[in-house]
Amino acid sequence: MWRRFAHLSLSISRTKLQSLQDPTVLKLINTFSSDAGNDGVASSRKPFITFVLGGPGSGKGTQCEKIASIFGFAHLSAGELLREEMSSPSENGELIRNVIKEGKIVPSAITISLIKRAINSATSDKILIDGFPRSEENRIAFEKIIGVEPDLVIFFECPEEEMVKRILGRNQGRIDDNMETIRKRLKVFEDLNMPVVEHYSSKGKVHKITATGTVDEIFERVRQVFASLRYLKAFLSF
Ligand SMILES: Nc1ncnc2c1ncn2[C@@H]1O[C@H](COP(=O)(O)OP(=O)(O)O)[C@@H](O)[C@H]1O
Ligand SMILES: Nc1ccn([C@@H]2O[C@H](COP(=O)(O)OP(=O)(O)O)[C@@H](O)[C@H]2O)c(=O)n1
Ligand SMILES: [Mg+2]
Repeated sequence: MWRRFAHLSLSISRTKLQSLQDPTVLKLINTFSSDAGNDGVASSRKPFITFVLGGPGSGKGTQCEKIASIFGFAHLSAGELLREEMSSPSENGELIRNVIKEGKIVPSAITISLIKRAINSATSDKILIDGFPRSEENRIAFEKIIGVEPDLVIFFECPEEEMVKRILGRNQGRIDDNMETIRKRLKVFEDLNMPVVEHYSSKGKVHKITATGTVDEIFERVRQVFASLRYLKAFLSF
């Protein structure tokens, strides 16, 4: 029934949606419209980029895994990429270890080169970048080097005491999951991460998600954001 309605209205929809001038809608059209024709080659499309932000322990990684499995996104975690680099025989290993231990931000050039490589080898053109950008310097460098802005920003809002409780229970053997480093990370979050959230909020790109409750309750809030995008995709691909 709905498909029939959508079918009838779709001859007009692409131009109408374009006329909305909504950057997310326009990007969805560009990313997904080749489903209905054009070259149809995934690698020639520009990826649809979602930044996933929130304080340490707010649940970014947990929710990204669910988004990736349900909505077919590639999940790139900046922190994971840095930890892998730190544990490999890389020339930057020692520097990364010291910065992470101090809860500070690794120089953008290093993080962005890892992200760029991961984007290039991702098997989906829908990308979640978890835990990046974490400072205005990160953000500006990404936009300059990669040459794009995110299409969407998800921000997990969580009280500090809940974040601390979750990190202390994480048990992944991380060098930064101790009370001394957590305090520093929370300060960096307020001082350096939040200006990035504010920047993208002023551009209307941020979906703020209340990150308290069970994993499933939070995912239900997240699901609604991505379901509306998927709905648009389906709408555009008729
Ligand atoms: N809603 C939740 N309630 C309780 N614990 C959670 C919830 N979401 C995630 N966790 C747990 O909290 C810890 C931090 O979550 P994680 O996804 O790693 O957060 P982040 O990537 O933002 O640091 C993990 O041990 C995770 O299993
Ligand atoms: N963009 C980024 C992301 C992480 N990092 C470093 O990596 C650490 C761990 O990041 P993470 O995203 O895995 O941490 P969580 O927020 O998931 O707990 C941060 O505290 C920073 O020291 C960084 O320097 N720059
Ligand atoms: Mg994480």
